[in-house]
Amino acid sequence: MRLLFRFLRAYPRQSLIVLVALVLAGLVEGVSMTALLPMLSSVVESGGALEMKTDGKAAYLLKALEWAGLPLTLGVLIVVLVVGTVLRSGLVLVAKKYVGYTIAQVATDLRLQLLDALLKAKWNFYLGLPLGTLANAMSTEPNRASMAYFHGTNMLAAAIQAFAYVAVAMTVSWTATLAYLGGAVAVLAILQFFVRMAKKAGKRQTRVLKALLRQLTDCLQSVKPLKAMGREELADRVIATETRRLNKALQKDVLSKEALKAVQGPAFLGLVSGGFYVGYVLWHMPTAEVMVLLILLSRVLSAMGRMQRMHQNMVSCESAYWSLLGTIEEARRAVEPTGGERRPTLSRGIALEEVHFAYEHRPVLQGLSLSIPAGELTALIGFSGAGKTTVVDLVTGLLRPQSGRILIDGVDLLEIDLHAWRRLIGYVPQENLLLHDTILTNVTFGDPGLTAADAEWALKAAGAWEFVSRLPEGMQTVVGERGARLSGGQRQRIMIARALAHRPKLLILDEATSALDPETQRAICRTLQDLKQAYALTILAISHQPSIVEIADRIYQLEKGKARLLEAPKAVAALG
Ligand SMILES: Nc1ncnc2c1ncn2[C@@H]1O[C@H](COP(=O)(O)OP(=O)(O)OP(=O)(O)O)[C@@H](O)[C@H]1O
Repeated sequence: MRLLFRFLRAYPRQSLIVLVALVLAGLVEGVSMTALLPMLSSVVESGGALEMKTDGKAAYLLKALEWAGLPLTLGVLIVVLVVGTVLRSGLVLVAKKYVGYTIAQVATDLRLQLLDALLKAKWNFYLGLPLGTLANAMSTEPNRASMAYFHGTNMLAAAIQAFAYVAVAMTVSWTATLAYLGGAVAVLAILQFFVRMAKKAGKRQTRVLKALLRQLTDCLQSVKPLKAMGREELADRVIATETRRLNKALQKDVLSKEALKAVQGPAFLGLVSGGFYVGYVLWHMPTAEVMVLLILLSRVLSAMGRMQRMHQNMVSCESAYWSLLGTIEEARRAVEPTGGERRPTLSRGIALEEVHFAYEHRPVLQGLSLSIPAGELTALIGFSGAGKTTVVDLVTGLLRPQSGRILIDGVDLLEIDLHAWRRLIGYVPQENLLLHDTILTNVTFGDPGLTAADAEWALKAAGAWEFVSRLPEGMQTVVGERGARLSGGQRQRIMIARALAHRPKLLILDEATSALDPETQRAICRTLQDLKQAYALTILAISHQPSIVEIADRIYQLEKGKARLLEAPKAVAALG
């Protein structure tokens, strides 16, 4: 119910239209149904003489017809019944149309909210969140959550309809209606067991789907080593286990729904028969009244039954909504500060002063100081795990030091507009992060501000143009999943081209040439020197390659959380 109120608050206009249309449909149906009693009375009680008594029970309609100057004939009542039914169907259609639009809107809004929260979240947030959880939050959860809205509004529709029928039935016999309602509520209360069962199965589905997508993305990312080492069955085992769990949850979900439907039928039939017996045999009610009451009350039951089934469908989907909302809120709590207002420049250089940084109380940098002069190439070397990538993440503002300062042209990074600072950076990460798209899109990242000529320039600068121009489709070649159709060195050169395409002021290379042969490395180094001179490019390179270290203007070795300035020969010697 909390979910339904949330939806009604989030989509007030659409929900109001839906509710008004449904209430009107209920009213129209109720009014048209009152035509039944005089019809039946005239046939049953007057022996087919078609007498309409305006003083009988539920005779408001007849009075209204009389007032409107219409003849009280069977034909008019049939027309009222037919027009009422058609009008009701039209109104229900209007309501359903808005429900349909709103379902699509709910799913779209949830996806956009998630995307917005994710893109604004701190880097640290991503480190703790499995990719599969995000994939699930983006794909399956919004659909299930929006279906909860669909079932919720259908539940309301059924409730309104039930209410309209009850109101009409009350005008025929309020005692019989109340007695009957009591029986119906008792039956529904017993059947709530199946609703709880569906809720549990829905929660389980949400949990298992999350785990399944997490396992699936992990396994797909490692499919090559798994296949190469003949260990596919390991992935198969993990994913198959989750799939079986999902299967069980789905079985329970379907079972609870079918069981509810199956039990509702006979239970309601029992109520209707019992009602007939009590009304006709025990209470000696007139035949026409009993018949109309039975028609009305069986409609009440059918609406109440639908209401319970819709409630069941809603609760089976609702856990997806809460899970998705949890992810959105978690991402919002991890929002990245946008930094200060100052526009960044890079004419003098970057300095790290007495920087301390720890990952969850595990110190990595302990009073590190270093400077990266503008227009120069600064190399960072050090053993694996010394903290080189951490330094880069601090410079890009992805991480913040626990103490110490990062200065850009003497201004604290905290005072600088972080987004504008990052727009000045070209970054080549350690991991292979190519998109399953063309080389052109991989270089421009789909940025409409970059042209094919920019991409060609960047590919040439990265030493990639030679192999790209020889490909039959050139820059339009699709590189495959994470660039699987290219060699490791070719992938690295495309990533370097991507980092250069928007002509950054600071180029960061994190082991960016490790997969290249010495000749290509030297070619890239020559390009870096040219770029440095031609565009006053500042370069920060993490490298174990002597070729980069040889051309570096400054080399720092990271050790025990601190940076030590080295002479070039010493640095080359340190690399072994
Ligand atoms: N997100 C993280 N959470 C916890 N610890 C981390 C995290 N990232 C890195 N570390 C730890 O911090 C230390 C420094 O990591 P970092 O990646 O900066 O080292 P590195 O010098 O770049 O290593 P490599 O040369 O192997 O890439 C390592 O001990 C690593 O285990």
